[in-house]
Amino acid sequence: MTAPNYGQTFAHMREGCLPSWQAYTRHAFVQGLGDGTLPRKAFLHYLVQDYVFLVHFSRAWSLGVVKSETLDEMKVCAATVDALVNHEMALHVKTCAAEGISEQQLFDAREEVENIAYTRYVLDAGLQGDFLDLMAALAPCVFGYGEIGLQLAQTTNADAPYAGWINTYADPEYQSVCATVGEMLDGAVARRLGDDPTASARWATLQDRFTTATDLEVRFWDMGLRGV
Ligand SMILES: Cc1ncc(CO)c(N)n1
Repeated sequence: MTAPNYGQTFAHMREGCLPSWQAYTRHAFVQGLGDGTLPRKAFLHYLVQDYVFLVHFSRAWSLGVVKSETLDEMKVCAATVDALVNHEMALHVKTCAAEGISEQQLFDAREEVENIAYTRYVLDAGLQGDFLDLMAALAPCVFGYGEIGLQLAQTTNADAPYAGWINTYADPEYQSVCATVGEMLDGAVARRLGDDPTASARWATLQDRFTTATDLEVRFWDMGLRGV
C-alpha cells in the first residue's frame, strides 16, 4: 500500500529504507494476522513479549519528555506515554486474560533477546543523542503499526480471528496518535535542521537509526513466529 500521511519526515525515512520497511510491514507474521492463519500459540507468544516491549517503549517515550525542547514536544511525548500505558496495553491485558494469562504474569515475562535488543537500542539512541536521535529510533514502531493496521483493515472482516488486534491499530484513536506524532516530528526536525533536513549533516545518522529500528521490528516478528 502507499504510505499513510504521517508527515514528511516519515515519508523520507520510509523511502530511505524501503526494502527493510517492506520486510517489516509485509512480514509473514503480518500476513498471518491478516488472513487468520497465524497459529494462536505464536500470537500469544508475541503478545506476551509485546506487553514487555511496551513497558520499555513507554520508558523511551518518557525519555522523550526529558529530551523535549518545546512544550509541544513535551505534550506529544506525554500523550503518547498515556496512549501506550492506558490504551494500547489494555488490548494485551484483555486478550491474555481471556487465555488465562494474568497481568502479573505479563509483567514478569522473561524477555526474548530480540525484545531486549530493540527496546534497549531505542533507549540508548535517546540517552546518547538528542531528541531527534530518540524520535528517529521510535518512529518505525509507531508509524509501522499504523500502516499495518490500515493495510490489514482493508481486507479483514469483523469476525476474523485477529480482528481485535487489527482494529486496535486501524482505529481512529491509534491513527490520530500517528498523525500527531508525525506532525510534531516534522516540527522538531524543522526546528533543529532547517527547511531542507535531508541535506543536513545529521540526516544520514538519523536515517540509520530509523533503518536499524525497522530491522529490529523485522526481528521482533521473526521472534513471534519462533513461538510456534
Ligand atoms: C514491536 C512493536 N512495535 C510497535 C508497536 C506499536 O506500538 C508494538 N506494540 N510492538
